[in-house]
Amino acid sequence: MDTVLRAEGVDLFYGEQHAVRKADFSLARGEVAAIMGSSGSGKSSLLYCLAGVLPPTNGTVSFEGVPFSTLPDEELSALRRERIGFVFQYGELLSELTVEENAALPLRLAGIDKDRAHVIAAQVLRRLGLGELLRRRTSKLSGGQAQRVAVARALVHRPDVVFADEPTGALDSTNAAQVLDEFLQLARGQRTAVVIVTHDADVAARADSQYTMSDGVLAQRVAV
Ligand SMILES: Nc1ncnc2c1ncn2[C@@H]1O[C@H](COP(=O)(O)OP(=O)(O)OP(=O)(O)O)[C@@H](O)[C@H]1O
Repeated sequence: MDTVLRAEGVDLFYGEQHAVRKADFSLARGEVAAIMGSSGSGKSSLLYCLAGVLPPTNGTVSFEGVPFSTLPDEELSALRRERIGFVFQYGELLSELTVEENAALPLRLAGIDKDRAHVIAAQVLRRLGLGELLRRRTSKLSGGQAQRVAVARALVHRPDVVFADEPTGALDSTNAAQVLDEFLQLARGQRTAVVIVTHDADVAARADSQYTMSDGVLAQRVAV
């Protein structure tokens, strides 16, 4: 199996608070993994460790076999920027920029010139049904449209892994199901692995592997 991300014995403390307890996790290229668990169980904290945003207190997270902890800050930032994507519950778009400019950001940050970046972004946005809205400011979008832009931005640079923290949690159930379908279809089409945190069992059912988190302890759910 072609493992892209592996966590071994990951602990995360915030002061006295033991948010993640000895988590082991591995993700194959193109795999979709869902993590469920109640509020406060440590899902977001684990995601931050897996994404190299927070260094674990103990244990190791490796990307293609290289521990994040061995990378100098600049290399770690470049890896996060170029090989990883993020989708959050509220999209977290830049409201002063247009749809196209938001979606093109990862490409611009990777040094691709503006015209080319916008051509690629527009292709992805069209696949998400946003072809008519390329020049619209994101502050003028509906929730579902904004979340599609966030999906486009997370996938446009064809990252190896996308982390999604309740990516459709702010949408009504019809919109959520649609955006999630489009997101997973696009990710699977380009073999981007996805780690998705969700409260929704229907969402988790669409993943290749399912985990639960309870009081900081991660456990894989085995299909019966
Ligand atoms: N920056 C922080 N400082 C101190 N404690 C924190 C911090 N962030 C989270 N916690 C605590 O760590 C625990 C895990 O929080 P985390 O946000 O990872 O849970 P979660 O499962 O993602 O919750 P939710 O589903 O509500 O987003 C909680 O008890 C939370 O209060």
